[in-house]
Amino acid sequence: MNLFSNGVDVGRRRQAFKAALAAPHIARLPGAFSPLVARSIEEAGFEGVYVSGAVIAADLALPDIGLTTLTEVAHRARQIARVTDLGVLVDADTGFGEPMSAARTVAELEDAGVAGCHLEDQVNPKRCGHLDGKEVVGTDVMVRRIAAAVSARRDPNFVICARTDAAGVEGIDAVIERAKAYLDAGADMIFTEALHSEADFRYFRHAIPDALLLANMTEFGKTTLLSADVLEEIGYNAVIYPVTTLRIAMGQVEQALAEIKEHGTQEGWLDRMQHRSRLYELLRYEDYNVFDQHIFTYRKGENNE
Ligand SMILES: C[C@](O)(C(=O)O)[C@H](CC(=O)O)C(=O)O
Ligand SMILES: [Mg+2]
Repeated sequence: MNLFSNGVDVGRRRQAFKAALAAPHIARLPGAFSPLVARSIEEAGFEGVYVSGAVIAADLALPDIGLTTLTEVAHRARQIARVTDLGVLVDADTGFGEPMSAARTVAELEDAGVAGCHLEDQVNPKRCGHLDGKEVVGTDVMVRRIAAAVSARRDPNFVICARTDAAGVEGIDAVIERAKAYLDAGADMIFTEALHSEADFRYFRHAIPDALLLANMTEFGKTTLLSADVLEEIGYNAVIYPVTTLRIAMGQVEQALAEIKEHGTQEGWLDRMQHRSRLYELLRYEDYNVFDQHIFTYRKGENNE
């Protein structure tokens, strides 16, 4: 029983994650806004965990415009990777600078125990891929970013995914050319950001028949939400739900706060809350008795519940 570290060594987790990407079934990666959420994702039976840059920023009450640092992102990624045996894919934005920084980013994220990261072809400062007015760097610059990232990698199973934000800027055919160049530079997977329709996804898959492809099913953005089954049928290998758990939680937090303010009690919310007993299960609280028999004293039904 590993209470403070992974049960599975990082090399094996990366191997399993890469195998899940290559498997006939699409790998579904919900975003974890905290280590505890990563535990829920694992227990729910998903193939991997995503760590979103937008969520790390939002958690700090910051917009997603490249204000967070490599140190902050690697720290959060490490905290999340430590509590799950699933592979963790991390949003590394633009690599926090130019090619040399992208190389350092990969080294840091490997040390953080994650299974891979994605680097995007936006300029610094970047913005959410689903907003207008994005700018991208030239293909040559992004190729250097990817090549630098690949050169810094020590574990060949660490996945380096190239994200292209160029669809909204240059059109889908230009994106296809970029994807080919990024694959030639050593990228293991392509993240096609902000495609609009199912037809776009099909068109892209058709043009790039062999590479691993990742779809972003973020809400309220430019992309029509497609189910995992549809994406799998199109031939995508992975799908992220990057901000979903945060949006759900914050939606509930805001509604509950308004009600508590109005009625002076949270009583009406009890059956929508995670129960104390479920929280303790997720925390594996009882297992800490291995250190001291008197640590876990909770018994369901003996309290106000
Ligand atoms: C995937 C993403 O890069 C993220 O940081 O989670 C965001 C998600 C979002 O803002 O909805 C993006 O698509 O740019
Ligand atoms: Mg992001």
